[in-house]
Amino acid sequence: MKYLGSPGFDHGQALRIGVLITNLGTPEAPTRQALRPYLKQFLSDPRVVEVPRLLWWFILNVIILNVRPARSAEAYETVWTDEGSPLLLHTRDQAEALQAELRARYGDRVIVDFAMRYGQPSVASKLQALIEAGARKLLVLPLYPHYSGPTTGSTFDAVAEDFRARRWLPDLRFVSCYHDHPGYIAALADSVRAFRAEHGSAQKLVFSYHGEPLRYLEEGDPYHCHCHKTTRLVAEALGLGEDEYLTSFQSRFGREEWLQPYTDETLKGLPAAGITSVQVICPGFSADCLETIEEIGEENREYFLEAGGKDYQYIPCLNASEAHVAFLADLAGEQLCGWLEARTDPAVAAERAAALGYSGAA
Ligand SMILES: C=CC1=C(C)c2cc3[nH]c(cc4nc(cc5[nH]c(cc1n2)c(C)c5CCC(=O)O)C(CCC(=O)O)=C4C)c(C)c3C=C
Ligand SMILES: [Fe+2]
Ligand SMILES: [Fe+2]
Repeated sequence: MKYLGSPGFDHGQALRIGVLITNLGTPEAPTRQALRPYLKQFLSDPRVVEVPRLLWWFILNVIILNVRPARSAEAYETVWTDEGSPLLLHTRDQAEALQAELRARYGDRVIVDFAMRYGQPSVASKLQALIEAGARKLLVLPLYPHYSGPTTGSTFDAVAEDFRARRWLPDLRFVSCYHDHPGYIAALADSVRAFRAEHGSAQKLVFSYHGEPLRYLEEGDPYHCHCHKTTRLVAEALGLGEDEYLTSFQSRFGREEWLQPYTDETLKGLPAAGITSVQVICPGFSADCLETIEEIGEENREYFLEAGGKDYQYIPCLNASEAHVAFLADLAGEQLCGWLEARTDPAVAAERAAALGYSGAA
């Protein structure tokens, strides 16, 4: 094994703190050709699909990758913007805004960038860039509020895989979840209040989270529990009664049972139970993407209206809003604690170094 060195390192280089925010990833274009490699990388990850490898290799390569890319491309086409994928653009905006916020709070020592777990820009390429820029301390902040193996766990795998090949590892901190962080709950509750101040209220607030196979919950994944806790805390913050909100799970994939109740079936059933106005919020997504814009904003709207619903509104994700970025800066700040304060004044450091008879920054 030949480990990757640090050829550009120089002993006078300022030591910096890198903050890498990450999200899931997105194809390069809304086309079948671009969807194929993206879905192949994504769905080959054993954290995402926990099925015996040989069997899954066959199902993925012989069936899914021949059918799904065209279908997914059509869906992506409906959300694609002139500048590209909404998820990518929001994540880039979040990184830029977080960089500005952290610079205002802590100065130039903290450098922020973003990466995608699948597709581009890759985790490995951005780790390399941060390390080359002098980051010897690294905070990885996956923008998944709720821990799950397929998302947060898999992001850690990507970092670990990169580290396995490196000779000199930086200090590492990794945020595994923030589903019950008071700042995150307040940002969500405020976004509902602001939306309702502008558009009025609804009979039900539907908290719709991306699903995962029920099996993962049974085998110890805390995701389901984290989602319910977010719902409960936001409902409490808003003072909602038990009959004014519900939790459901969307984006099923494959044939096995996923977390229930399913968002689409729930919305189809509400009008018959006398609920004809809903507002849907997706707190598991920190940025609007295919699964929120198309699946919740369009597809599920149709289901609800076709079933007799009258009023359907989607409350956008926190995206790069001021409140979200301020919360992310607080969250990062909590993690950076000790790294920032511990920095010794350069004049004091030089004095101590001289007293000990050495010089140099590294
Ligand atoms: C195959 C199983 C899947 C699991 C488990 C899963 C979990 C999971 N995913 C997210 C967040 C996102 N998923 C997105 C898209 C997406 N997800 C799956 C499959 C699983 N997700 C597929 C096949 C796709 C691709 C889209 C499609 O073909 O329908 C996205 C959107 C990406 C975008 O570019 O907009 C996000 C975000 C979470 C939080 C999660 C947790 C359990
Ligand atoms: Fe997903
Ligand atoms: Fe979907």
